[in-house]
Amino acid sequence: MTQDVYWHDNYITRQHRQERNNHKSFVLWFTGLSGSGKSSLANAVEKHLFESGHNVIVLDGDNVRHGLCSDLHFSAEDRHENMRRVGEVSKLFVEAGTIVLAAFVSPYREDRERVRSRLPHGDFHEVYCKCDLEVCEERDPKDLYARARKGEIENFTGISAPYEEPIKPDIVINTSTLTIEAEVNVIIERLKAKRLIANQ
Ligand SMILES: Nc1ncnc2c1ncn2[C@@H]1O[C@H](COP(=O)(O)OS(=O)(=O)O)[C@@H](OP(=O)(O)O)[C@H]1O
Ligand SMILES: Nc1ncnc2c1ncn2[C@@H]1O[C@H](COP(=O)(O)OP(=O)(O)O)[C@@H](O)[C@H]1O
Repeated sequence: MTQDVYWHDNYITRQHRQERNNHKSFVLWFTGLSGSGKSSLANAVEKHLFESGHNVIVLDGDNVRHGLCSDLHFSAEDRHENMRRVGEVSKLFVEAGTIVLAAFVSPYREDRERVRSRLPHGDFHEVYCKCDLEVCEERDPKDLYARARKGEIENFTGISAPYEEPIKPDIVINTSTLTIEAEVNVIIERLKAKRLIANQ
């Protein structure tokens, strides 16, 4: 409820923070099936950006669900709420001048678009980690697909819950054909081309 609650404008703005950091802040939103490589890729991009002097943070579904979203499960309703909270947290980090790498299955287009719409125009960039279900299932790093197939996990994305592919993602990474290093390069080059990071 925002009734009876008033917005305060602060003297120090995002602009001040970006100027001091010497780079822009924005959100790269990694979406894809479990096992498609979101976390591995977001972590590798974070390392690259951090080492080149950027303020950057990864928000990862598995980790956020241990704290901020520990009350949520995997029904469509809980996933909507997960996206809403993470979208708001991403917005705060962007306001603080930090580059956010959000790695969430985020299976519903509408939820991803809602996050985009809550951020200032041009701040949300969808990265589709495109990987066939068969490959994700073959990787199965956490044994989740095997358990979902046995019926031990309900509402499992790709098996018993939907994944809605992005229609016009900002960046597509084929994580079953590239190496992680090559994927990082593609992303960094795209960020430079979009003038989100400097062409160093
Ligand atoms: N039912 C079901 N469906 C999908 N994923 C499941 C499920 N149960 C547990 N897990 C584990 O939770 C991670 C996904 O959490 P997210 O917060 O990214 O999911 S969502 O965006 O709210 O859909 C996901 O992490 P990743 O494998 O990194 O994608 C899984 O480890
Ligand atoms: N090119 C690649 N890109 C990303 N992950 C890869 C790639 N090749 C193999 N993998 C492996 O696939 C698995 C993906 O797991 P993870 O990064 O946790 O995905 P997600 O976060 O989407 O569940 C990891 O074990 C990773 O080492």
